[in-house]
Amino acid sequence: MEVVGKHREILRLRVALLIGALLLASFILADMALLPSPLYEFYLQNRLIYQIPVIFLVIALSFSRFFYAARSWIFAGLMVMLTFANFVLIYQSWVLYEFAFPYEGTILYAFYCVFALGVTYKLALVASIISIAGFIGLMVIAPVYGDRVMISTSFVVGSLFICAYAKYRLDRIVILLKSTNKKLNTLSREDPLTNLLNRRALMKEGERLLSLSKRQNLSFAVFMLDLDDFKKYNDAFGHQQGDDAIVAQADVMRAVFQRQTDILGRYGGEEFMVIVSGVSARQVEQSCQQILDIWDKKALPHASNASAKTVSCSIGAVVVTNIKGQTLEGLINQADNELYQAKAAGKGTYLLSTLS
Ligand SMILES: Nc1nc2c(ncn2[C@@H]2O[C@H](COP(=O)(O)OP(=O)(O)OP(=O)(O)O)[C@@H](O)[C@H]2O)c(=O)[nH]1
Repeated sequence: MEVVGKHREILRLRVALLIGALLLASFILADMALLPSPLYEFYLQNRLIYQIPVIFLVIALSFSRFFYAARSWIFAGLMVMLTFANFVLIYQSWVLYEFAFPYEGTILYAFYCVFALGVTYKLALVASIISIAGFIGLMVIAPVYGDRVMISTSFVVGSLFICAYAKYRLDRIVILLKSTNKKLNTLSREDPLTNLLNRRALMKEGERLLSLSKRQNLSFAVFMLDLDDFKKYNDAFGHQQGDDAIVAQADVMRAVFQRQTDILGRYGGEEFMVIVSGVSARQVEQSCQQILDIWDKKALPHASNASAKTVSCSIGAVVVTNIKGQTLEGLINQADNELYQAKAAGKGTYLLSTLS
């Protein structure tokens, strides 16, 4: 997750923790109306000295560096602590006054920690099992709910397992959504045949590199590449083999332009584009020559009526040293113009225009 998203999530968790503390405080009013007065003191101690401060302790922990990575463990721990604090309330209410303090808080705490705070399903399951074991132990040592003990226990066990299972389903859906989102993002940016950027992504990344280069005062170059007599190649060898030649062109480009910042894309049909920054006219020429040399080395037989015996491409390039005032569109037009001239000059060659 990016840094901004991480900070936003921590902020959201702090708000959820504060809401939890406020809810606990509001329970005090409701519980006091229900509790016999001799139980007030230990009840208030439990809520005010233990349960609410534990939540504030977690809020304090949220300012530490390890909090984000460990948050699921911390919230699972919080769930167990709050649940057991409630067991103590139930136990003491029974022992001191034979008062059957409600057990529903056990379920509410689990749902709060698992869904509002986001304990992962594995830890939710572990925390649920610990809470269930605690509840069963409590029912053994203090038969608080009399002949309703079985139904109460079943209710707690069922609810906590449903809570863990629902979290499992939710986590799976989120994982599926994330991977689908990633695939969709790739699909929307890449050309499926060559795995190069598609035209839209190419333009977007190109604009980004242009503004970065303007800020850093770097030189900038655009290459337009077009397979020669490709219609004839398709007609002679079929569309499938034509596709293979398009993939081969992409591989040639990948072999020549290997810097992380180089932007390689399929502009459309058999036309490709490369955008780079921080290169000299000499380097641009070398790259063009390298592309032509690799095609020569491949010696892929062309159609008999093509202008060359083997498949190659024509390249039009533009390199600009002072890019202030230049637009990507203008540079593409310039490179396209050079490409047109290279085609007219006999194909299988490159033409470069240098702007300063
Ligand atoms: N196999 C295949 N062919 C494609 C694809 N996209 C475009 N083409 C073909 O590329 C050919 C381009 O033909 P033209 O624009 O006439 O260019 P050309 O034959 O290369 O001629 P010059 O550019 O002058 O060298 C067309 O026949 C298109 O059908 C593709 O994805 N796969």
